[in-house]
Amino acid sequence: MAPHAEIGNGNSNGTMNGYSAHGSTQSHQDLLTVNSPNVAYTDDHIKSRYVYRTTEVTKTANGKFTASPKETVYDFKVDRKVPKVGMMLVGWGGNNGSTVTAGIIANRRGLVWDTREGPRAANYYGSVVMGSTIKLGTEAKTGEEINIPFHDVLPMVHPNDIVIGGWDISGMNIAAAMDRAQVLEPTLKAQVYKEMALMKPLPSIYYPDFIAANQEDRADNVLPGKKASMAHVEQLRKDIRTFKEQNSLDRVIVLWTANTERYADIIPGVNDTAENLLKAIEQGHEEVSPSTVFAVACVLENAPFINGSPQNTFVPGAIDLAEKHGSFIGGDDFKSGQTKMKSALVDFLINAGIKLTSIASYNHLGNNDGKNLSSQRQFRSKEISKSNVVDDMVAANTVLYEKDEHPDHTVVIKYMPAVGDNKRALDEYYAEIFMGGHQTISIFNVCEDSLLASPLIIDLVLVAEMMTRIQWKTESAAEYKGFHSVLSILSYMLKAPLTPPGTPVINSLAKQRAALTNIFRACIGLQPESDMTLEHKLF
Ligand SMILES: NC(=O)c1ccc[n+]([C@@H]2O[C@H](COP(=O)([O-])OP(=O)(O)OC[C@H]3O[C@@H](n4cnc5c(N)ncnc54)[C@H](O)[C@@H]3O)[C@@H](O)[C@H]2O)c1
Ligand SMILES: O=P([O-])([O-])O[C@@H]1[C@@H](O)[C@H](O)[C@@H](O)[C@H](O)[C@@H]1O
Repeated sequence: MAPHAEIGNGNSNGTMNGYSAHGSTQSHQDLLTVNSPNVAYTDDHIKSRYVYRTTEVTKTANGKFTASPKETVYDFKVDRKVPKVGMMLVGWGGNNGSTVTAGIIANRRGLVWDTREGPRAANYYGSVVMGSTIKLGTEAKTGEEINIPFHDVLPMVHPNDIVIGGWDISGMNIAAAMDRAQVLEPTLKAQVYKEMALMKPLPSIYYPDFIAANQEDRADNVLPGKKASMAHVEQLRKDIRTFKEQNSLDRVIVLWTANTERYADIIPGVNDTAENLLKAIEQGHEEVSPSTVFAVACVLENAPFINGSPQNTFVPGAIDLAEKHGSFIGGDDFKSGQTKMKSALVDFLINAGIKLTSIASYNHLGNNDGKNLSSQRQFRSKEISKSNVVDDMVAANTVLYEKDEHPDHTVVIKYMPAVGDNKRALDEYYAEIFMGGHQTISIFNVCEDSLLASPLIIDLVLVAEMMTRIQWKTESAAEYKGFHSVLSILSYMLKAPLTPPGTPVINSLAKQRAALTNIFRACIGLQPESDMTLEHKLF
């Protein structure tokens, strides 16, 4: 076991010594070879030429539509070399941070632990990358549907190889934080405790006005200064560089899984442009949040930054800065349980022609997240992200809904310490059906919140890292370039998907997953799977 590297203890090098049996030099070609004149493999890259087919619609004056098929040819280039990746969590000592850390250690070591229901083995259930498959095609002779693990479509990092570090305003080591979280079985905790006790979060920035006052008693591991400063930006940048150097990493991804902050006011001249935001930080403007300071530090350090919470971290100035630096950002708010169910159910109901007229979403939970959300301003951030998730699906169905008509929708969150991390979500979906009838769907959904969110943290990091190794160009262009700085491809894992300015927000879970899988397919020259199965209909 490599000696524990001391960098303000913000790293787990002594315990998560990087590569394991999964040492990621496995050639992508060993798992899947695309046999096409439009796909070429070299030792370093997969290059593909992809015909992107869309339908351009024009609406005539008399309200009729003309649809014109359109083709755009893109060249994609994927770097096949799987890098050594570090994940730095902001809020590492929280329920999600400590749980995902224990989960990766348990998987890396192949742990099995005893429970009342018998032995349980480490797994990555709930991760779309590690736990799901995609339809590759049909078997040449039999026509049988062939599905492959999502992780095998492109040369992705294996989560077992991720080096973990991060920050927390609570100085508790990650093993003690795991105990505080009360998420995992004692028989599992006992097997990872020693390793995790060596992990100590780096001190972080703490601006009390942005999170609930009831969080103050945790804040014993903070950097000097209670409002934004360039000193904070530079310290966080230094932390990232040190973590990267100490662990010989090729790439660091930073992910916010710290408390939900209140929304920041968008103020012209303060956070509306990159230049103004940097100036506001220099001047210590009180409307710049810790999460935005982290975002700025990561953009300047070219470390992808993902926001797993609902606050508006990415003020216009932060997006502008990311675009100017070609750095990746993504968010907001993990879509883990109640809302994930909602985005699938609403998609089903409305696309079945059933007129959803009201959604009542109530939940109570007893973890520290719930405690923080018991404060109105922090709850408001969550209420927004949990409420807007149906907008696109409603707007798309002009048969059921008039313009600007939408279902009643209420979101309630209550803090009930007794239930801990095992959130109770109670939902009622009320809809109009044929000939004046009604359908009422009531759901009682116990979401073990951190066990649902942790695989999403892994997916967000793996996909964001993959996107740093994908470039594109049009057929005529000389140079390849990266995707837009705002990684809307991450939408499937998020409640309030951040998209490039002026582009639509898609919340439908099925569309989000299709976008993710089809972009990955395009990178190896494969068309989207249409599910038409004409081969089984036209004969
Ligand atoms: N299912 C889920 O758990 C889920 C789903 C969606 C979103 N989220 C969001 O994820 C976040 C984390 O959830 P959790 O259950 O782990 O919460 P948690 O309260 O257990 O953990 C948050 C951690 O962040 C730390 N923290 C607060 N401010 C910080 C700062 N400025 N810098 C560094 N650390 C800071 C806290 O000390 C705490 O350890 C919350 O914002 C929550 O709303 C969680
Ligand atoms: O993802 P989801 O289950 O819809 O939403 C969850 C909320 O129900 C819960 O109250 C909150 O504490 C979690 O952070 C998460 O946002």
